[in-house]
This record gives sequence, C-alpha cells and structure tokens, in this order.
Amino acid sequence: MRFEDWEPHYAAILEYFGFDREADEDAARLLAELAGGRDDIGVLEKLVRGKSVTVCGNAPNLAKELDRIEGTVLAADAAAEVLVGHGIQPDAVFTDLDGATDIFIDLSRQGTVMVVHAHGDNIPLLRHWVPRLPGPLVATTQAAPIPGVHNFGGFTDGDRAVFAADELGAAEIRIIGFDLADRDVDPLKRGKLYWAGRLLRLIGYDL
Ligand SMILES: Nc1ncnc2c1ncn2[C@@H]1O[C@H](COP(=O)(O)OP(=O)(O)OP(=O)(O)O)[C@@H](O)[C@H]1O
Ligand SMILES: Nc1nc2c(c(=O)[nH]1)N=C(CO)CN2
Repeated sequence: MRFEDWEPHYAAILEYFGFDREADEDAARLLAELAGGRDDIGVLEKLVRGKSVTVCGNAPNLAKELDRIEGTVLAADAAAEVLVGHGIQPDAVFTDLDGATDIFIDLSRQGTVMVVHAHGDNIPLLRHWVPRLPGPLVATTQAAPIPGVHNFGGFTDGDRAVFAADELGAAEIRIIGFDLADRDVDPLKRGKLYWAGRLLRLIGYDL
C-alpha cells in the first residue's frame, strides 16, 4: 500500500490510541541506525512472491489450526514460539518485539527473516534485541518509510504480516490463529484486534 493511501488510516490509529507520530518517526530512524544498512527485503520477497503463504496469529486457537499450514510460514510475534513448540520453523517473524524471547535469536541464526517493527513505544526493545539478531532483517515502520525502513501498511504484528504478503505478491494467503473477537484480552489489546480486523477488511480479508 502506498504511504498516501495508508496515511489516513495511520492518522485515525494515532488519534484512537493517542500515539505520538513523532515518537514513531524517532523509532524508525533509530531502527535504521541499529540495522546499520542491513535490509533483507529481497529474501522476504523471494519467500512470498507467487507462493502460498500462511500467516499465523497468536490467538489461543493457533495450535489447533496448525494442520492448515501451507507454503511459506509467516509468524506474528509470539506465534513463533507456538510454532517452534510444534517443530515448525517460521520463514519470517513479524514482530514489534514485545513477545521476543531468546527463541528469536535462535530462529534468526537459523535463517528466519526477522521483520522488526519500530514504533514510539518499543524503543528500549529495539535497542536490546536488534543488535542480538544475527540473521536476515527487514525493518518496518507505521509512519512514513525512510531508506531501509519499509511500510507495507497494517498495524498489529498479525495484520502487518498479511499486508506484507499481499504487497509482496503472495499467490494465496491463508490466515490461522486469529480470533479478533477474543474477549479474554485487556482493553488495549481489544482495541488493537478491532483495528486489525478493520484494516484486514480493507484488503479483502473479513475474519
Ligand atoms: N486473539 C488474539 N490474541 C492475540 N493475538 C491475536 C489474536 N488474534 C489475532 N492475533 C494476532 O496475533 C498477533 C501476535 O500476537 P501476540 O500475542 O504476540 O501479540 P502482541 O505481541 O501483543 O501483538 P501486537 O504487539 O501486535 O499487539 C497479534 O499482533 C494479532 O495480529
Ligand atoms: N506507538 C505504538 N505503535 C504501535 C503499538 C504501540 O503499542 N504503540 N502497538 C502495535 C501493535 O501492537 C503497533 N504499533
């Protein structure tokens, strides 16, 4: 999605949650610095273009839906841990790092593409984790893209993975481990899941 098309949705998200655009922009610049010129968008594109892709969210139903996985596996944040627990190595992990554990370092070492998202509320996490990820790295922002930091559209780790797969030309996108009506989450998360659903509908996925 072009940034001009994304920006009205982004502005509405900033307003809804009271997030600060300048903090998002600062985080994107920091992530570019921490990435130090690493940008493995070509590796991610190769995994996705023309392929069947399965995006795995981290709803409680994920484990029961693993038999629906086909093709390239994109994990949203802590869904990676569930996959690894079932012997599945995701091809890429979309993460704002709030579900990061040392498993991310192992996956990165084994070649999983880490698609790390910068925003105004994860600056300490960026500083901690990005230098520890030895493997392929793609940096993302929800603000205006800058050199080496992409914006495919989308907000939560899960819907951002779907937006990226869509933008990078997946032949088919299967979505598992999503329960956007989950009531067993805190109010902030409920708001985020509401936005995930709203954004996914924009690109044709009504969950
Ligand atoms: N019921 C659900 N609970 C949690 N995550 C869900 C659910 N349904 C879908 N998801 C997707 O799974 C992703 C990864 O979930 P995780 O539990 O790691 O959340 P998170 O790290 O808090 O995500 P985010 O920071 O994007 O909100 C979410 O970003 C969301 O897109
Ligand atoms: N500023 C800010 N941006 C975000 C946040 C967040 O908590 N703060 N959470 C996200 C997905 O959970 C995505 N983007």
